[in-house]
Amino acid sequence: MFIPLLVIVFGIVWLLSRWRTRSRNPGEPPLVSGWLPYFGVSREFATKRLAFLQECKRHHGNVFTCLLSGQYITFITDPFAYGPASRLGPFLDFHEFAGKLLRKAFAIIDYSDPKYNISEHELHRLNARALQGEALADLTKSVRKTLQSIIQQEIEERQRFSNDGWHEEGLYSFCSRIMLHAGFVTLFGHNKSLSSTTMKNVRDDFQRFDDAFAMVMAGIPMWLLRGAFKARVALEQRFLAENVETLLEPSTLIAQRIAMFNRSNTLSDLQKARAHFAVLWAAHANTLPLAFWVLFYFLRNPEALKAVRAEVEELCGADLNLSENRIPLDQRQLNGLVNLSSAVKETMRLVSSAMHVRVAKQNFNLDLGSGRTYSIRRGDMLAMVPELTYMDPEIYAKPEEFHHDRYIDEFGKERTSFQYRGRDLKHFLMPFGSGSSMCPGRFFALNEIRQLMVLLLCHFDMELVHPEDPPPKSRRNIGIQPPREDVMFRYRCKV
Ligand code: HEM
Repeated sequence: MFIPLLVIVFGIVWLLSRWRTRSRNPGEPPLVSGWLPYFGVSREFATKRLAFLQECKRHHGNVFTCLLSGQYITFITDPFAYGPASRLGPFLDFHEFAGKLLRKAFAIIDYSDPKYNISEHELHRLNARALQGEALADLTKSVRKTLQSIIQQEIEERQRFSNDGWHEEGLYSFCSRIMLHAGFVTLFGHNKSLSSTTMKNVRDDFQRFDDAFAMVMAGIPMWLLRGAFKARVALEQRFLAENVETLLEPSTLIAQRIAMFNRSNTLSDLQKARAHFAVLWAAHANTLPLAFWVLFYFLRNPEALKAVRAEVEELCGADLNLSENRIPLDQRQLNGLVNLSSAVKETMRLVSSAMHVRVAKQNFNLDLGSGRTYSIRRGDMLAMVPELTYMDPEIYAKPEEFHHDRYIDEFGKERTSFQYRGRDLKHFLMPFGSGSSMCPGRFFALNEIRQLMVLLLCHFDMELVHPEDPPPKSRRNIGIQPPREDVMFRYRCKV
């Protein structure tokens, strides 16, 4: 009786372990499928992602495939392979992965369906054209003006309410309040309806939605996340044509997207609104936390603050009244702030955790220029994890520390390569993705952040309430992560 029972139990366990797992074929990367059927090594990946991937790399080399919740993902961990991997366009699809995510999170339609008369390719080109080149100069000018006027309002409010001049607030709340307002007005335009109460509601809904984003990515249906779902519905309403099309002076990006959507007879008003909300999210989900972290690391590192203050003061002079024409904070001036630019990059290195994921459109041989090729199966995913590079002490000495000048070379110029294993490494920092799907808003984002820092340094004295506390933990594991809890800081207007 006992032996047949044992055989049955072992049989079930064996069958379960074969279900949705596969064996490694000749030429394929080493397979890490764990012992749990279907889930594979999801638990290890979710709980200690970096340590787990570093361990896999030590055991299996630079390329290996993991089973994660039913999906096979091949990880590419050699930083010299990121260049060749970004050029695998014919074999890989970014949009399938991103499109599925957009449909899950924003309930956006599938643009590749011809009935909508919207070409995904055209939309992609529009994004790049309207956020870069000549359009970038206009956007930079416009966001500078908006930031300046929001900060001016802040100054007036503080002067009205504070006795000793100092005002205490959460740093994330402060940065996100200013940045979301400035970004919203710059991209979508302005009118009297955008009061500070309206902007506060937008920010609260945005935050509720964004907090749930990692769960949506992990496969939890949006309708189960009640708070986030309601927040999305509230935000969609704000982007209906009757609201968004009455805003004055929208950016070229939004004006051209509206024109493109209005060409389609089949796209509903709600669908258009959802697409606008998706842009608001793309433009702020990383930018708000980045603004927080940059300011946080400045306030915690007096040496960095001193160096950046010095170059900002050199640019602005003793007179801190940054009237628009005198100090435009345009591309040339912002690029000249080498300490600030380097500190922003250093912050991104420490806090960015974006994985670059693509789907294999067909079976193909992955050639990463190392002399070895790997067979990849159609439907599998490929992922680059630049975070492994960021935390590699062979590339970045003392990688866990903040060094504001890491990205400045010996001539005081922007550093363009790092040494790794005796060779020049070009792909040492990739917070904006890679290849043709790289973030089209990256130049604008960097300009916005640098302008915000210059304006804050010019207008306020600032300090952390508890500067000796360790950095707060982050809330999620995608992109640039906001802090789990806000950090208190105090600021007062300069006289
Ligand atoms: C610190 C700020 C930002 C970071 C770190 C960031 C990062 C990214 C990343 C990683 C992607 C996906 C690229 C890939 O996987 O290859 C992306 C896509 C995108 N980003 Fe950003 N982004 C930032 C700011 C912005 C801003 C300010 C805008 C717009 C004003 C923007 C607009 C977009 C759009 C439209 C896409 C989708 C591109 C497409 O598929 O056509 N981003 N971003």
